[in-house]
Amino acid sequence: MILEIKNIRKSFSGTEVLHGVSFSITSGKALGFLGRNGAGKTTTIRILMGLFDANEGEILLDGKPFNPREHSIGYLPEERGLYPKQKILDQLIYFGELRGLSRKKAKENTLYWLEKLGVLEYKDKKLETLSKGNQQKVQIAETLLCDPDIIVLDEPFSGLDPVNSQILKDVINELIDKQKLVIFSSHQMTYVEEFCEEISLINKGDIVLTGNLKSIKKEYGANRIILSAINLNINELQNILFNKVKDIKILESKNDYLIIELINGKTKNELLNDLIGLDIDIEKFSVYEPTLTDIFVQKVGDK
Ligand SMILES: Nc1ncnc2c1ncn2[C@@H]1O[C@H](COP(=O)(O)OP(=O)(O)OP(=O)(O)O)[C@@H](O)[C@H]1O
Repeated sequence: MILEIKNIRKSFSGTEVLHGVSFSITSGKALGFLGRNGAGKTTTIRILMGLFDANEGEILLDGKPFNPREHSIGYLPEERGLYPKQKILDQLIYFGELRGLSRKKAKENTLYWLEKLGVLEYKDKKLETLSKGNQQKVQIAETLLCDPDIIVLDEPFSGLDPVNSQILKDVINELIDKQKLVIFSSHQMTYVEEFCEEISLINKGDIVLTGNLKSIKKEYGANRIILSAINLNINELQNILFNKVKDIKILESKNDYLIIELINGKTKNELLNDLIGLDIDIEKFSVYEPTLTDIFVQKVGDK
């Protein structure tokens, strides 16, 4: 399946907050939907879920107009929506039935997910009596209850400790392996890097970067080199480069290496020749791979 969001525009009281948002998601490849606070992620997701109407644009599933009511979608919203005073098992069965499962199947699926997420022991408790993280896991169970093909997760890791985060990571990876279409919105870049093959970055209502994460990282790191020497400490290396090597810019000096940018068309081999000519005993010489946080800050940080 391929879900295409095409040229979506949305205004609230005459102020446009989405200015023609377009990106696509394919089953079996999770998409990380990223952006600063107020960039337009939730609004885009709500339009996708049919909770808001767009002023312009269209959403297509495999080339046909997408109607969220005709599909099984698991949506974990930013604001959690279960009943605090109801017993967990009862309300999840209720939600399962509401979405078309038989009572038997709804109970079976509820028990499966509560067990998988490690909260089965609380099934007869009221939701409000659980800790924040355990309430979060119940909400995730509710999201996955009907075996949805399209899964939209807004900050699913919030409130989870490292052990529970690992359980959820395994669950998400299983969903991806099962060819589900997964949209993952989060400010926690390390999670995005772990399982999103694709990303879309939205800034002030415009998509400013979208595509395959590996290719984006390559592109961002293309002219940057990590360098260290055996016979020189970082300060000595930095001084020699500054005084003797042309067409490079020292971007950052870390504890044990430098990050250098090649400028004016200088190639890696030319730099390597310079280093050999200067009798620098190279320890590290590799293409710099930026983290997603580096890319995010460069692209949408305050300049
Ligand atoms: N119902 C609404 N009425 C008026 N303005 C709204 C409404 N919902 C969102 N907005 C505005 O639209 C813009 C985008 O908000 P949105 O909630 O989509 O951002 P977001 O990227 O999800 O942010 P965050 O990361 O903080 O959750 C903001 O300027 C917000 O104030």
